[in-house]
Amino acid sequence: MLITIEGIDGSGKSSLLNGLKEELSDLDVIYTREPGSTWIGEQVRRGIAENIDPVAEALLFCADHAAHLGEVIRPSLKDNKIIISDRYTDSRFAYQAVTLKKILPEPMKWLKEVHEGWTIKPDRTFLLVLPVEEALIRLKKDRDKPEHFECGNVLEEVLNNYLEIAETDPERFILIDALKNKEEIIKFVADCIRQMPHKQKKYL
Ligand SMILES: Nc1ncnc2c1ncn2[C@@H]1O[C@H](COP(=O)(O)OP(=O)(O)OP(=O)(O)O)[C@@H](O)[C@H]1O
Ligand SMILES: Cc1cn([C@H]2C[C@H](O)[C@@H](COP(=O)(O)O)O2)c(=O)[nH]c1=O
Repeated sequence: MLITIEGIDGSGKSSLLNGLKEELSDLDVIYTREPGSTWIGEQVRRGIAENIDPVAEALLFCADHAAHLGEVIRPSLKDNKIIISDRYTDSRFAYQAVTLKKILPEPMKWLKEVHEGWTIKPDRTFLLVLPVEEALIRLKKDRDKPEHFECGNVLEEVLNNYLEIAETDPERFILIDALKNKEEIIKFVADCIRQMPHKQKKYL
């Protein structure tokens, strides 16, 4: 079972993931993330830090996703594990549709085509919905954390993309009001995960 957690920078994804580790400690869960911790993930982070060309950056994120699928997602699904990923494909759709906007005529369409035929769709996605102004306040508090997008306008567009994506796939998405307190959010998501039917599926 593949579960993903999405949201704009500072929306509380890492906090939620850490809370789930405790709350679901009796379950055998694989926790993972994109960009990942492989050498490709390191190159993605380097690309972000050096503000590289948006197409190069998008393709690096895709390469990282391919490695993530090969090294973590597919083997874990074959073992019938529960996987929870901090960011996944929807991050590309939400963010790169903005960063590629001035380069490609239809970035969302391009991004979907690039993923077609090899990615694996999550069973459930929790989207943390937080107003951008609150996200920026939270991010400023974490001074040690260099952020990719400190510009509110970009995050505003990213958030809108997320909401549009969620609207097209209401069965997969669960929207969370990220203004609620951490403990309440963690408990809600943990309960949802416990209630999900965990059936054996066939994956490529
Ligand atoms: N529900 C919440 N209420 C108030 N503050 C929160 C909440 N969730 C997280 N925070 C705080 O907001 C900040 C950002 O949270 P966190 O690092 O979990 O977000 P994130 O989505 O993982 O960020 P990024 O995308 O930048 O990695 C942290 O200081 C965290 O303690
Ligand atoms: C997977 C992915 C991420 N991003 C962006 C989102 C963040 O600004 C950074 C790093 O992510 P983190 O969770 O804050 O560590 O990368 C992106 O633009 N596209 C993606 O596919």
